[in-house]
Amino acid sequence: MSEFFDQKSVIGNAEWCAFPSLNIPAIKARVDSGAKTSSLHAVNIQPFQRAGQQWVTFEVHPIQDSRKVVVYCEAEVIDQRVIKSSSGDREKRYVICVPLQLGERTWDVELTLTDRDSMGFRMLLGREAMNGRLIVDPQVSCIFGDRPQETLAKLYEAPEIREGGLRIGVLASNPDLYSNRRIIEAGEAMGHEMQFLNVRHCYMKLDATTPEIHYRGGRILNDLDAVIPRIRPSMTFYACTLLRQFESLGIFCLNDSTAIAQSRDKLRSLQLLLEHGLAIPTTGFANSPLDTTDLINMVGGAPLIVKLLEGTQGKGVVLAETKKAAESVINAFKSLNANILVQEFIKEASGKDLRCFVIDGKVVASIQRVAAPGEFRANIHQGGRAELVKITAEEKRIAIKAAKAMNLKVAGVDLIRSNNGPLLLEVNSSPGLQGIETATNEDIASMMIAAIEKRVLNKSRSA
Ligand SMILES: Nc1ncnc2c1ncn2[C@@H]1O[C@H](COP(=O)(O)OP(=O)(O)OP(=O)(O)O)[C@@H](O)[C@H]1O
Ligand SMILES: [Mg+2]
Ligand SMILES: [Mg+2]
Repeated sequence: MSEFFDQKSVIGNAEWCAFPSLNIPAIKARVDSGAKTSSLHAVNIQPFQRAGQQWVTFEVHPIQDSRKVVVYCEAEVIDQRVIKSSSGDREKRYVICVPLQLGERTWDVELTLTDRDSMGFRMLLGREAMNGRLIVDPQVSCIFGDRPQETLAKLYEAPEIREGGLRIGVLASNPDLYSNRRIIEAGEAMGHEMQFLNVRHCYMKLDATTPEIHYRGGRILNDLDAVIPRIRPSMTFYACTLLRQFESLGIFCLNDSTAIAQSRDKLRSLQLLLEHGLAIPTTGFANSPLDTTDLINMVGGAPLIVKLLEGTQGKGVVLAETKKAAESVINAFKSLNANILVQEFIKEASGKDLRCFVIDGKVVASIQRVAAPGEFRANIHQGGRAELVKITAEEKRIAIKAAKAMNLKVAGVDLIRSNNGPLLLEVNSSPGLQGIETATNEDIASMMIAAIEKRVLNKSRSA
């Protein structure tokens, strides 16, 4: 017998292996000398280039029948091969070469990457990896030691807080927008993995046992730790459906679907604010032009404000100075089947409003927006400018209460100062960062990330 043969070890039909370079301390392999190549269970396999070489990132659920523990891996691709699986299907797979540790011994093995979720074992040890080293005794298993549940739990401790921070998705439409750039920048600076997720590129699988969210190209997004929704009004319906799916997967959303949907319905919002004892300018809403005259009287006559329910950035807000003008504007909108509300004009606000940025029940920054000369709308998009302002304790209290009434963890609360005290105009669920960060020099993006850390990290600690 050759010396080489003497050194062969006996292994059972299943053994616990480790892949130090992939940060996998324990994975149970089915030993199968009938298979040529070894394979590793991997999902979300994404190719990328590094220094001119082909690499892949992929995720491994090392524990059988569980997706709770996720190990994020990357490795250089040494080949791509068409592999015939045990079920006879042909599949093109990436091949990597990494050190395998079994007992005291470590040697390089080739592994093909494939989704083995439906298989019992997360890994298959084939004959190529065993050649000259191992002999199989099919009657036994775990000759190199077992890994009881407690050992595994220790080895994969606190999987939610993985190295490299949390995995946070920014669900939005435009990656170049100041707010989205800042949120991603802040998250990365705080050590998290930030992913920009275009709302339109997400799609979902509704299923009782394996609900999923996919991203264009097939990547599965189920393992995010948190999602920051930054939803433009035109995408509300679709984005809220996506958010509900994230929520049902237990993923924390910094503003949930219900709160966002509710905040997008201006009348519902105003009703809710009133229910919580918050003051708003007197507002009227009617279906038919036949009621226009009384509607105008209801809010105290002209001058009055007419608002398109679907308007944003001040675009759908009109000041009607006289009763005649009010009638024609209201009836013109109505004839276009536009939904409008009519509102008492708060003249003494003199083109100014307050924007209070609320995170987790605290006003973290506030600015005063001042309309351009001759304009009553303070929106920055209408030429308004942002300036520093000291808000009163009452204004602060109202802003916090409004965010709470709307059940928003992040909110931009707009107020105007009237002769009868502060009045609420609206509560925004994806408030912009540019105007307020620039004017106040506050790092609001980081505060949003901190709010996620607080929730998600605390949750996993207590779990
Ligand atoms: N009742 C009012 N009286 C005086 N000024 C008002 C009144 N309502 C609105 N304004 C002015 O018009 C601006 C725009 O109004 P509002 O915030 O209601 O609409 P919007 O900004 O278009 O809506 P959204 O923010 O939902 O996109 C306010 O910031 C405020 O300066
Ligand atoms: Mg507004
Ligand atoms: Mg708004």
